[in-house]
Amino acid sequence: MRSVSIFGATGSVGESAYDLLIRSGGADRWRVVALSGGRNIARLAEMARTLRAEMAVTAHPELLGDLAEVLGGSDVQVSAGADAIVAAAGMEADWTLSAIVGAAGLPPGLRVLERGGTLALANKESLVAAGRLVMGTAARHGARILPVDSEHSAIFQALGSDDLENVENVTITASGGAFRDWPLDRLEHATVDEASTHPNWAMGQRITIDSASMFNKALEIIETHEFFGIEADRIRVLVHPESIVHAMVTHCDGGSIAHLGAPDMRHAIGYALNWPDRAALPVAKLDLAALGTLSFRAPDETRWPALRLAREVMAAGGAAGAALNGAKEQALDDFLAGRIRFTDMAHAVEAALDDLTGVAGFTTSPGDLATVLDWDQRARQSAAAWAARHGGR
Ligand SMILES: NC(=O)C1=CN([C@@H]2O[C@H](COP(=O)(O)OP(=O)(O)OC[C@H]3O[C@@H](n4cnc5c(N)ncnc54)[C@H](OP(=O)(O)O)[C@@H]3O)[C@@H](O)[C@H]2O)C=CC1
Ligand SMILES: CC(=O)[C@@H](O)[C@H](O)COP(=O)(O)O
Ligand SMILES: [Mn+2]
Repeated sequence: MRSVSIFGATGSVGESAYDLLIRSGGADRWRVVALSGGRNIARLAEMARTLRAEMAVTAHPELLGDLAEVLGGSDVQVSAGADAIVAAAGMEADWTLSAIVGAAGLPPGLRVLERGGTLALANKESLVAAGRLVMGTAARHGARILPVDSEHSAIFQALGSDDLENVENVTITASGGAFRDWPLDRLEHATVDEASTHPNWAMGQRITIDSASMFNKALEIIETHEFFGIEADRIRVLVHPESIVHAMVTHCDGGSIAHLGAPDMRHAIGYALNWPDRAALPVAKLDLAALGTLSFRAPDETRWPALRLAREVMAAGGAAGAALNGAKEQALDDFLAGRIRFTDMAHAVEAALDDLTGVAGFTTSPGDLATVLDWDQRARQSAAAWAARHGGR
C-alpha cells in the first residue's frame, strides 16, 4: 500500500488531492500518514476520519482542543503548531503533497526533502524564497520534487526526457486574471471581492488575487528558473485568456511542445501522484472543436509591474526571492485588510526590494532556513512600513 501525506489538506489544492484519493479507493487503497490544516478543524477532522489518517495537525495551537474533541473516539493522533507540522512532515510517507499557502509551506517541505522523500510541490513560495536551498537539499538527500503548479507540471510533461541543452526557451501562460481587460485607470479602485474572482480556475483567495496582480506569474517565472535551472532570458510569459495551454517548450530545431488541458488542478496533482505512470483521472477531456479558438497576447508590464519585478529579482539573485515573496505576502495582507489599494501592492514590494538591496548579505543565496526566514521577515517589515506611510490615500 502506498503511503501519502498532505500538508494544506483543507485548501483548494488539498481538496483536489483528497478527491483523487477518495475516488481511487480511499483508505482501502492508500495509507494516509499525515494531514495538516489551519483553521478549518471540522473539515480536517472529517478528512482524517474518512481516510483513517495516522495524524491530523492544525497550524494553530489554540485549536488543538477542538481538533482532539472532533476526532475523539477515532485512532487519529492530533497535534498542533508549526513545529508539529514539521514533525509530521518527518514521518515516513512515499508521497507528500506540499499545499500550504505561503512561506509557511517551506519548513515542512524541507523536512520531507531532508528525509529523502518524494515531494509533490504546489507551494511555489518554497522555490521563490529558497530555490537554491530547496533544490540543494533535495540533491543532497536523494529526494525527488515533482512539480504540481499547473505550468510547471506542464513543462515537466512537455520536456519528458529531453535534454535542456536542446531547449531554446519555455513559455508559461497567464490567464490575465480578474482585471485582464479593465481600463488601467480603474485598477487602483479594484476591491478585494473583484480581485478574488478568477476567470478560469477555482483556487484559494490569495493565489486568485495574485493572479489578478500577476504576482502569481512573477512567482512562477522564478519557480521555473529555480526548478528547471533555465536562465531567466529563456523564460517567457504569454497571456492566454482561456487557460487551456499551460506551458510550451520550444526546442533549438524550431519545434514547440505544448501541454493542454482543462483548468482543473486534479490533472497536475494526479500526474504527480501516479508518476512515472499515468492513470485515468476525473478531469474533463478537451473538445477543441467546441472551444474553436485559443488566443494569445504579449503581457503588458505597465498593467502588471510584478513581471518586471520578477526579472529584477532573478538578476539580483541572493536573498531577493525571499524578499520578493515576503514583501508580496505582506502587501497582500495589507490589501486584504483595506490598508492599501490593489495597485499599491507592487509599489510596496518594489519599495521593500529597494530597501534591502545593498544591505549586507543580500547578494548571498540563503544557505539555511533561518536565513531565508530572516530575509522574509525584513521584507515584510519593509512592505508594512511602506503601507503605513502610503496607505489610506
Ligand atoms: N489553488 C490552486 O489551484 C493552486 C495553488 N497553488 C499553490 O498551492 C498552495 C496552496 O494554494 P491553495 O490551495 O489555493 O490555498 P488555500 O488558501 O485554499 O489553502 C491553504 C491551505 O494551507 C493552510 N494554511 C493556511 N495558512 C497556514 C499556515 N500559516 N500554516 C499551515 N497551514 C496553513 C490552510 O488551512 P485552513 O484553510 O484550514 O485554514 C489550507 O489547508 C499555494 O502555495 C498556491 O500558490 C499552485 C497552483 C494552483
Ligand atoms: C492553476 C495554477 O497553476 C495557477 O497558478 C494558475 O496558473 C493561475 O492562473 P493565472 O494564469 O491567472 O495566474
Ligand atoms: Mn500556476
